[in-house]
Amino acid sequence: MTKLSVNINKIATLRNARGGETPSVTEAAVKIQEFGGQGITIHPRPDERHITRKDVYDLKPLVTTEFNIEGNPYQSFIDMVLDVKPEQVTLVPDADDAITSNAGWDTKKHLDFLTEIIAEFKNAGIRTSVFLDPLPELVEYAAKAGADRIELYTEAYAKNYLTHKEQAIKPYYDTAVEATHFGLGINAGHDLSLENLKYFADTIPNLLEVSIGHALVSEALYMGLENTVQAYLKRLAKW
Ligand SMILES: CC(=O)[C@@H](O)[C@H](O)COP(=O)(O)O
Ligand SMILES: NCC(=O)COP(=O)(O)O
Repeated sequence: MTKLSVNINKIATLRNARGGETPSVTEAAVKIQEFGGQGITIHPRPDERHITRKDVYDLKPLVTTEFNIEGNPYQSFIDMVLDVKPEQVTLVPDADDAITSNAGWDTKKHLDFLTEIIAEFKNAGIRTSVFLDPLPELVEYAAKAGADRIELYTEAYAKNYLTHKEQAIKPYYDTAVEATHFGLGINAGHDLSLENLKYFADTIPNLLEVSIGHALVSEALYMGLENTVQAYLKRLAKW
């Protein structure tokens, strides 16, 4: 079964546009879980452009499914995650000035760094996932670093899905096979949508979790949040 973790960054983007509490990030998390969401993902960035430090702490007691915190492991991020103790942390090597996440880790180059940081999270009982481009040769080093899972960075798949989906998914399939070989769990995310999710989930073996935010919140403008979450769950259902 592939779990749906809903990324609520964009709810915070909308809230921050007016500086108040509407829409409420915590209420959205509670509702999403009532509607069937199996996890809540957030990506607190250093500039707090959407999710703030306060949101992270406010959300912790309200996330009764799986709490997944993504981010670049700066010391302040590491300290916060160790304090909050979510079920999962996803390490993402994003530049501060990037508009969104735009690359996975070079796990070979950053092996020592990742090994040290992953050990800290694992000692605290936090499952650790490493954001990865679909490059099978990097999987071995994610495993060497001690990661529990990889998160496949699906932007390229999403971009090419409409024109040549078989070609677009091939490197993801190959990377997933390699991850299974090394005993790593597989997550995926970035630009997954109602349109492109089913083919991805049906094709990638052992896909444990997808985290989806931008498209889901955009689709919810027309369909409503409950219908949208339900529609995603249907795309992930195997029957
Ligand atoms: C890690 C990742 O893939 C991202 O999709 C991220 O969580 C989205 O971040 P923004 O909402 O800041 O674009
Ligand atoms: N890890 C990916 C994620 O949380 C959501 O990415 P997106 O759907 O907002 O592109």
